[in-house]
Amino acid sequence: MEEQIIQHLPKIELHCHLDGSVRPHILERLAQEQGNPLPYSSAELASKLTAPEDCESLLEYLERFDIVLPYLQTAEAIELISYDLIEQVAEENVAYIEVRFAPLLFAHQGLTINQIVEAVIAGLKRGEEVFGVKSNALLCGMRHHTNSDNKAVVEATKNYLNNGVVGFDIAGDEAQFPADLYTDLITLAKKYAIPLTLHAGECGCPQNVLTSIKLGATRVGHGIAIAKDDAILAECKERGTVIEMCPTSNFQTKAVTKLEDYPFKKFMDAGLNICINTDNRTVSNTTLTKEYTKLHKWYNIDYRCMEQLNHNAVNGAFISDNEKEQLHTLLKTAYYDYK
Ligand SMILES: O=c1[nH]cnc2c1ncn2[C@H]1C[C@H](O)[C@@H](CO)O1
Ligand SMILES: [Zn+2]
Repeated sequence: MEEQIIQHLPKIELHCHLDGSVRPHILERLAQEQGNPLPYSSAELASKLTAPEDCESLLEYLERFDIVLPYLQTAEAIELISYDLIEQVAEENVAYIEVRFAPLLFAHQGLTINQIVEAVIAGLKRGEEVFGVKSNALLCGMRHHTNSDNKAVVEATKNYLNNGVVGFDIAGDEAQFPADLYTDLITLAKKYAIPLTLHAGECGCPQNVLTSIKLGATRVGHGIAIAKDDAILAECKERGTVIEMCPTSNFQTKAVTKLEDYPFKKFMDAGLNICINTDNRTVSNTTLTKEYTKLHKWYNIDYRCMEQLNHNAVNGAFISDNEKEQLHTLLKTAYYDYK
């Protein structure tokens, strides 16, 4: 199996953070345009933006975002990184991507949530026009933000729903802030019929997954911890919950430490609807091609399995049945020759 073929085959991505996917040369361009020099040389920058091999926890992983966020406080910068993300994914034939970001992390210099959301949508649209990649945005509340700030993000999701934004997520440090703190917030999102994908089960706690799906999440970011709770795993299977796995990130954040503990096979064999994602292309120094190549090396997965993982992603995507049908057909046609 060749990496080149994996790169060429169409892929779907549901879990990719915009601010974790800013390429070093784009950040350098922003620093220069904004007259705010980076504290690192070009040679150092890529490694500073990437979570270290010996990263100890999700919290340490999240510190990488501190470097980039000061440069993402203008509409121009936000439009540019959104466009550039589409350019990146076009290079590996991603056919559809849901791009997530926390608007309030881009609001430190006075941009409103609406200006931020519109800048992302404009960049994604320009990307679609140039590269033909379809996309939608997901808005993230942050665990360490106040309830009223996070409510404002839910309101924005409602206002832009099906106009470039298709769902809501909660990101940040799950170890310190468990899912049940957000019951009211998630209930509000449900009241507005907002599709939910929530980070849960990344920090060893399967209960956060159960809380999230009971509150109405149809997708879960990472979900690794359900490997150690058969009842919650069975509940996810019963409900058809889509589990957005992010292999490289899962090792960096110490969601798992040993390959034999990584639950990819367990989840596949249990019949869970898993899909494969990058999480953060720059912070995890990865692409979807690299993630699938890793899975092939670790588990010897074949193209048929890769196709299935992509169909699972389509099934979980927050798009219409008609759009899903088109993506399923695209996958079937493209993978046909590789079975
Ligand atoms: O894997 C993750 N878990 C929890 N939070 C995350 C992860 N990757 C990125 N984030 C946070 C940091 C970003 O600033 C924020 C919004 O994209 O989401
Ligand atoms: Zn994530």
